[in-house]
Amino acid sequence: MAKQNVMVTEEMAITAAAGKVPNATSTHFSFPPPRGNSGSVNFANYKKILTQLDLNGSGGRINAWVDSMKASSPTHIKSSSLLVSPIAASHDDEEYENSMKQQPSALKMFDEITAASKGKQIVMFLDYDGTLSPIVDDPDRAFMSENMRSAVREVARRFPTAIVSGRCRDKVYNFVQLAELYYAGSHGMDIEGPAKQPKYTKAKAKAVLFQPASEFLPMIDAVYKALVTKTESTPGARVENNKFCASVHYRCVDEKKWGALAEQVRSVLKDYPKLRLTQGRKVLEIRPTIKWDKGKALEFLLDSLGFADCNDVLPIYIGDDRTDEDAFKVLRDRGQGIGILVSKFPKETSASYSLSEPAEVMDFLHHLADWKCRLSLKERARSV
Ligand SMILES: O=P(O)(O)OC[C@H]1O[C@H](O[C@H]2O[C@H](CO)[C@@H](O)[C@H](O)[C@H]2O)[C@H](O)[C@@H](O)[C@@H]1O
Repeated sequence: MAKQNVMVTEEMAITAAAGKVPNATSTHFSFPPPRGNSGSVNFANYKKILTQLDLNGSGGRINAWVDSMKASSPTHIKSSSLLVSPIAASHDDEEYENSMKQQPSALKMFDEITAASKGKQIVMFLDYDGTLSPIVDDPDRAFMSENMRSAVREVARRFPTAIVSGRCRDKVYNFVQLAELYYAGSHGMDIEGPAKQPKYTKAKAKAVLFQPASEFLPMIDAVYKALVTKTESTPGARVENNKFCASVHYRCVDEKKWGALAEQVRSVLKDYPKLRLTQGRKVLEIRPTIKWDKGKALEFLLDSLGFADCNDVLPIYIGDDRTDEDAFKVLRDRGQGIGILVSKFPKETSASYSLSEPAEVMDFLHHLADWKCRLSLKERARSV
């Protein structure tokens, strides 16, 4: 049988196996100031699940997949822990408080964030689902509001801005509909932009088109078709073709059927050793084994914007998903930039700040655009 590359948040699996905590403070990390590691909710759960996970063997693999599918749903864990006992509930609250100390609200710490940008060019990176649009059952109806669109537009008028999404680029462009942005679709494997000259610069924007996984197109197409056929018998399952990757959604699948669905996906993937599996929010993501992810896309875009090896740039990345952790980790390892996790629940993360939901993301974007506008006016008044 072909060897499978099944990955459940690679960094967590590796660090859990090594008995390390994934977001241990890096010695390279200079801003924001290092914070403690303790008290992140669910890490003990993750650790148990991940150390049990047999990545390549056959024993118990489907159960491990299902455990991991459950672990990827914070509401699931929270509600089940609340059912256990009042002690579990208060422990949950305590862990939430601790996590807020580690990833304080980006709105509350707005002054600290803008202070860090002194003398630096901010570059914005925004995930789409769960960050700019609320999570909904039907992936085709994950629309962003007109208010959110105008917040993104305002930010993009002032800073280079990119959307980095697991969706295929065309689909995410159709949702966002702003031509002045960079778009990195298929988890960064399809980068283009901007179609329209951004207002923040008079210089001609460099045309960018980068598709590091183009040789995988026929394979993704084939695996997409095989997954559609195989999962037809599972009510609620839905397969999405994201061009350089595919998604199997289980948000609308009865939890009792998650094991059967995992088995169906596994039986298709065993014939595709060059594909790997990652997880998002109630979604199994099938993607090429190439070393490319949202973190690499962030670095590629910074280079394209002329900020390779620069100290005078401050990337800000906002995202809600496990796949966004690759970008948070790049920022942490570079010791440069700010990761902001969007989550109502405490999660293990390499981000430095948090926002609870897309509505808070919108507030943050408005604040940032207003702040930059006031700063530019002040600078202009001073130079007159
Ligand atoms: O990187 P992202 O932009 O966050 O894309 C990740 C996946 O997002 C979408 O799925 C998620 O949102 C859906 C709509 O709210 C929701 O129904 C689903 O449960 C979520 O996982 C998208 O449909 C996937 O293709 C993306 O990979």
